[in-house]
Amino acid sequence: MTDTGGFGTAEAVQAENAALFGAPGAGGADNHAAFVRAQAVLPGGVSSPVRAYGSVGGDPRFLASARGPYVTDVAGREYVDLVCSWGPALLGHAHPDVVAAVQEAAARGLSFGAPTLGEVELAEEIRRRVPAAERVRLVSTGTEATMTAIRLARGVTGRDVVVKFAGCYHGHVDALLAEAGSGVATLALPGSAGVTEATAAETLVLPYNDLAAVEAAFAERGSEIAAVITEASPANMGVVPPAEGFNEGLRRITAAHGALLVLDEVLTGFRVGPSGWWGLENAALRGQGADGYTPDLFTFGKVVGGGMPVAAVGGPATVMDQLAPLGPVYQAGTLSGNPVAVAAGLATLRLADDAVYARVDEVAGVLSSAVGAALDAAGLPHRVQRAGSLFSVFFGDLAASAGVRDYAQAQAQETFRYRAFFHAMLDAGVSLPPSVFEAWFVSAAHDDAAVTRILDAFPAAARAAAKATPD
Ligand SMILES: Cc1ncc(COP(=O)(O)O)c(C=O)c1O
Ligand SMILES: NCC(=O)CCC(=O)O
Repeated sequence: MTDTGGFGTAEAVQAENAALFGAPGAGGADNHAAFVRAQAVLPGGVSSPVRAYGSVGGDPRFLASARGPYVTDVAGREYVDLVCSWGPALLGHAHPDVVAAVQEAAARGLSFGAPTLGEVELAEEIRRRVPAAERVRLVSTGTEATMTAIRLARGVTGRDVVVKFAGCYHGHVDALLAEAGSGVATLALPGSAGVTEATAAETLVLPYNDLAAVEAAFAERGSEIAAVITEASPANMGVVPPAEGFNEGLRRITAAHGALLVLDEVLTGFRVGPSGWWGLENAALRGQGADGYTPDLFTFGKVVGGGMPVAAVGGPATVMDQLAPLGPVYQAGTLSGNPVAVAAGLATLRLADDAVYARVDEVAGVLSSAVGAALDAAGLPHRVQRAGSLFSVFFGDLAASAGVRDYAQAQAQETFRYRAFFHAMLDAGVSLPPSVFEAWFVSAAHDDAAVTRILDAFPAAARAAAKATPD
């Protein structure tokens, strides 16, 4: 495997890290002390619940720096990172060209509250990759993007009800937290307190990958449904790709009933391919002689900001022009299209060429096969599921059958095994997402040295998972 990350060799990265941040082990601070201090001022010691180690136990690692495929904690310990900031770090952490673009932008001013040409260039780059995003509204988080898409769908259709799928996560939008994946799944919550009954009543939650359930819901309430929102390829209940024809089926049903289809590519967009999951799926469909499908609205986040707060909604002009200032659907933001954040997103997308996507696919292929082989060798039933460069492991017999197709099956796995697996990997210097329901993220900076460290850690982690017992 070649080094396509733009960071130089692993030795060079480590030497540079040591020069910048001190030698590994020389951090001086201690994660436990940091966590105790944090809990006195941040609820749960974290600014976002998925960062807590609730389901795996122990102290979260407080990070001091990150570069290439590595993150370094406050104690100076370095880990190969398979979280990648939960998606944005497609090129690896602190890519020199992205950092330079941010520094240049920052030197020109942090925020203007006026339009900039950078926003135009970023929107043009999004549209170049996803032509159906004729118009793009820039926001700061994926949550804002899905919230805006839902409001727009309601404004355009004059209808109230939104359909979502169990196990899909679309950010912490009131209407979309019911049976949500990600942290809501990790904490085994049905949804969230604080969401009014009136709001919950306007959300229909259906089982994923079940077109018959969607047909039935539309047969009963079609005239009330404003939109169906779906993760383009779900990765917040573990990785559960759409069954063949599922997304196309949603397109057919929504179109027949005058509802909008919102394809949430916050996680998959510009990560699994240059045009996201939609691009991959449509290329495959066209290869089979089919027409492909196009949703009404796309939501983007994560990679589109390259590690800074940028997200976006995109769609046809006829729909998008219903947003203020042209139309009656209001949406706004002091920091929307922030010039420094936009510079990071633009630099990232411009660097995300075919070689980058080839590298993340290659690394995902090597790691997903190797983790499966290690679990086989340890005699532990499991299933590794993959969607492009995203993958995750489901533990236990049930998951090993025909594949995990929905949230009920994902929840039925032996989640307790992940705690042992996670900590064995962490002890070996590999940082995984601290929840079995999250995807594993790789970057183009994961060079052979980083990959070897991960491969070396799998056998012991698999044996630890095989020995684990329920709490
Ligand atoms: C599919 C999907 N949609 C939306 C979001 C929300 O994005 P954010 O955390 O930036 O609000 C996330 C992840 O967090 C996601 O994975
Ligand atoms: N896959 C889930 C996320 O990316 C969530 C990140 C967060 O809520 O901090």
